Amino acid sequence: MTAPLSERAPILHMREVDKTFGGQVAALRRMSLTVREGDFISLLGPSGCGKSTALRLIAGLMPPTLGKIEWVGGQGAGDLGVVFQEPTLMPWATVAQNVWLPFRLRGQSFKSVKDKVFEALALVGLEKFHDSYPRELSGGMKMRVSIARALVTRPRLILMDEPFAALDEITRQKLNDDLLALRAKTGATVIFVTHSVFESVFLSDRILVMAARPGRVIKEITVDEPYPRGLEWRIAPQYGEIAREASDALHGTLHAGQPEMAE
Ligand SMILES: Nc1ncnc2c1ncn2[C@@H]1O[C@H](COP(=O)(O)OP(=O)(O)OP(=O)(O)O)[C@@H](O)[C@H]1O
Repeated sequence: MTAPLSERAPILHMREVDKTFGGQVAALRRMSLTVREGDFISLLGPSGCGKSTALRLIAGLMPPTLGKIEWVGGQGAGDLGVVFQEPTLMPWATVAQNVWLPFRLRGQSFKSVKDKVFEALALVGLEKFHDSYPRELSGGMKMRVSIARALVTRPRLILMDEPFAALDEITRQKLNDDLLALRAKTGATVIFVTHSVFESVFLSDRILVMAARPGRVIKEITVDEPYPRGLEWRIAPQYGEIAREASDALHGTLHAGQPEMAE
């Protein structure tokens, strides 16, 4: 069971973060967020509202223009796993070798971490495919490998950038179920980018609804539904109500404001 929101230890603070590109494009404006251990946070919004920019800032791939991103425990405490929309597997390497990659980059031999690699593969139900190559797998299976690779080092935070957007609806729902099961087993903390209202309500305990031009958070919705969640949650009246609330907020954003340049 995940602890109630207020009792979880913070791991990351974004404080009044702005990101402007080329002095002109206000990709993100005044974003503040505290990420706590065990959170499942969705960033929900239309194209161009700064969702990927927020992830790239958290990953330290670029600095904010204004504001601060602070890891509790200091910089260097930001141990991350990342899952992209494309599974980005190495085609010439087996499934197990792909999952080994984060360790390999740290100079750790396959033999020394083999148990961890197989444990991660078991978590996504792919132990039997450890010797297969990516071309032999379905789209959903490739995404599972990508998820196993992101969690194999048990990072403090997993960033997922529209991981299921390219999959068919049935595979997507199955992976949503599996992601929650996996999170229950590992206690992973996740920030999940999506365009899908339903996906965000199903998965998250917090949804940040974002708007574009300038990219910003316009509403935070707490999804006060305990985990585990399954089919009952998908058809619960409260699920529909929260989806409606998120849709209304999103709909408002699509009609709000004209393109804006940074000051
Ligand atoms: N490197 C960059 N240089 C200039 N502008 C950028 C750069 N990266 C992002 N932008 C702009 O910043 C804004 C936010 O982009 P971002 O990719 O974060 O949005 P998003 O919400 O993730 O969109 P999508 O859902 O389409 O992926 C957009 O207007 C985008 O064109």
